[in-house]
Amino acid sequence: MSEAIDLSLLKGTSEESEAVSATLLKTLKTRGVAKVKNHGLPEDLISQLFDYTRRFFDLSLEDKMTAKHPPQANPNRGYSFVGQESVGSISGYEKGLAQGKSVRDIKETLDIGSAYDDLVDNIWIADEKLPGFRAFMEEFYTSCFEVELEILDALAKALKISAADLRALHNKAENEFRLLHYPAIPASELADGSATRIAEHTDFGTITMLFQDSTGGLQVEDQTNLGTFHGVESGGKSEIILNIGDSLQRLTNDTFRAACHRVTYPPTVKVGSDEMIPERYSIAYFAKPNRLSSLFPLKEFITSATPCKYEDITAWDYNNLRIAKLFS
Ligand SMILES: O=C(O)CCC(=O)C(=O)O
Ligand SMILES: [Fe+2]
Repeated sequence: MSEAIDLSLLKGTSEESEAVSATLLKTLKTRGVAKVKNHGLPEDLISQLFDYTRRFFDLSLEDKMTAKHPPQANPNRGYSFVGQESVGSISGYEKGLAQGKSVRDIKETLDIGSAYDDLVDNIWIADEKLPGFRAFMEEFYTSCFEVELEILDALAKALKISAADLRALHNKAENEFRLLHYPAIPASELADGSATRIAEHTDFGTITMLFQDSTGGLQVEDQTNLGTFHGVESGGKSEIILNIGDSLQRLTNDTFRAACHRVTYPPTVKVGSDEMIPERYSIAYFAKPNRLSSLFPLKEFITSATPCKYEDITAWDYNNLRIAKLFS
């Protein structure tokens, strides 16, 4: 995996900004993910993010269930216990495969949205169970939104499309933010392939900003050699891992492909051994276009050589189409 890209260069000279935007675009297109550093979120804030995440999942199941995710997909908010959601049901979706394999995910999650969302409310545990948790997460969400906009500007620059238009498509911050905990399990639980940590999938939004601890196990499909997955090692908690989601694939008429990724054995544990796989924490911020905006490919990407590949659909309808399968 290549070096982390220094996003502070976006604020440098116009040559520096252009060069770093082009590198970001190329890395995402070829590797499927790009690691970025100096993105504006301080390291101690990210340490606090992991600390709150760990403390949330350390609560008793009973306490976590006071903020439980509904049994159906919508609203996609609240705590999902191990086994509630399996991403395997949507594996292969973006490749046009009829249905995914039935692989169980061994993970627990908390889904959060914008504190200012006028359609969907967040589902929180009572503040006294984990004082400061809600306020921290609400604020962190806003900080991620600021970074998201900078990244969108960089992508617009490299794609030679209007940054103002791309921002306008995302200005409502109707995004999703997910805390994930993969409990420690014996490797034997993954041995027959019927369970994994998170099954192969693409994300649905525009771009995902992922924070991972140092456990390892995240793998992404090589965009220049489909079918081959590479490990995405941690370069420290403060690095953000970026990947493209389905919505940007649609908007760019496949100029960008959403990269398939999954989490499985970390490199330290031998496949099929009877070792324990250590627990793992990660946090994903899924930047999404405004719900009512169209995912019809942008005009710049429809040419006689690249005819339009997608039907018109709103971001909200598309999102619901995808998440409906997760909880079924
Ligand atoms: O845990 C990870 O590193 C990846 C999580 C992920 O891909 C997701 O929640 O969509
Ligand atoms: Fe994902």
